[in-house]
Amino acid sequence: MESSLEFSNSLGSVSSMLTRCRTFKVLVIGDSGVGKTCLTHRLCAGEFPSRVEATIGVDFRERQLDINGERIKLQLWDTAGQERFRKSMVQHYYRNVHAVLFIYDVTSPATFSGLVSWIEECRQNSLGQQIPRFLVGNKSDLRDPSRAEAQVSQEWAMSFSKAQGMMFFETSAKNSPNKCGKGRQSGGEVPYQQDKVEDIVVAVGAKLKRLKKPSVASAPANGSFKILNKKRPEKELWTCC
Ligand SMILES: Nc1nc2c(ncn2[C@@H]2O[C@H](COP(=O)(O)OP(=O)(O)OP(=O)(O)O)[C@@H](O)[C@H]2O)c(=O)[nH]1
Repeated sequence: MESSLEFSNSLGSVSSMLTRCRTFKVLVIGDSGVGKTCLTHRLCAGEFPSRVEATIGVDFRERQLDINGERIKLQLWDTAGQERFRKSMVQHYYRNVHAVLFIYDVTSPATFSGLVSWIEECRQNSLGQQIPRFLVGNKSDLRDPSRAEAQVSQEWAMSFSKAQGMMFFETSAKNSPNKCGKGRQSGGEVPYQQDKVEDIVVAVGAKLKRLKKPSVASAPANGSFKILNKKRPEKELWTCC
């Protein structure tokens, strides 16, 4: 017969299995003003923020997900797009990253061209194609068919994401788009991809869930960033959900 001590031990391990979950660090990068803060806010809080200011350093937001019966936690690092607000932070951004979201603004081709330097910065910090990477065109609610040539076409974005081995989404942090609608692009009516913000979070979660051994950066759930002087060994981290 099981002793009361054994019984309580097994109860303890069952309950800890139920409450612990894997945490994944997801870096969100892109030019200033593309909507990184709004998107991460929408991903985590489910709403478009009424007021936003330029991010200084980094903001953290968390989102828990249930993927096929496993509870995981995404720790989104909303990084500053402005060089002056990020330069002292860059090495911290890139430590122990599990996935990267590259964001551009579909109404601003300059932010799409800017992706090349974000990819290069990732490469310089040893984040290449071995890490799951996602390309997200934001502000799809501002697409204007009469100004198609002044916007980033989905054909460009799709072929770019394919060449870079990224999964592609186009969405709006502001207005939830109709999935896979038909729209007018480049003068003609063509089907184009419109994703809900929730589709992105589910795709990221599903991809990360398949990773065998996540390691995680130390960061608070929400709030400010502390710069650590001591180098700490990287370790696997399970946290309580
Ligand atoms: N219409 C529309 N506006 C958006 C959307 N996402 C963000 N915005 C607006 O774009 C502006 C910039 O948004 P932020 O989220 O602060 O951009 P950011 O990329 O975090 O900027 P930095 O912090 O400077 O790097 C704000 O005025 C937002 O209201 C969107 O999907 N649609």
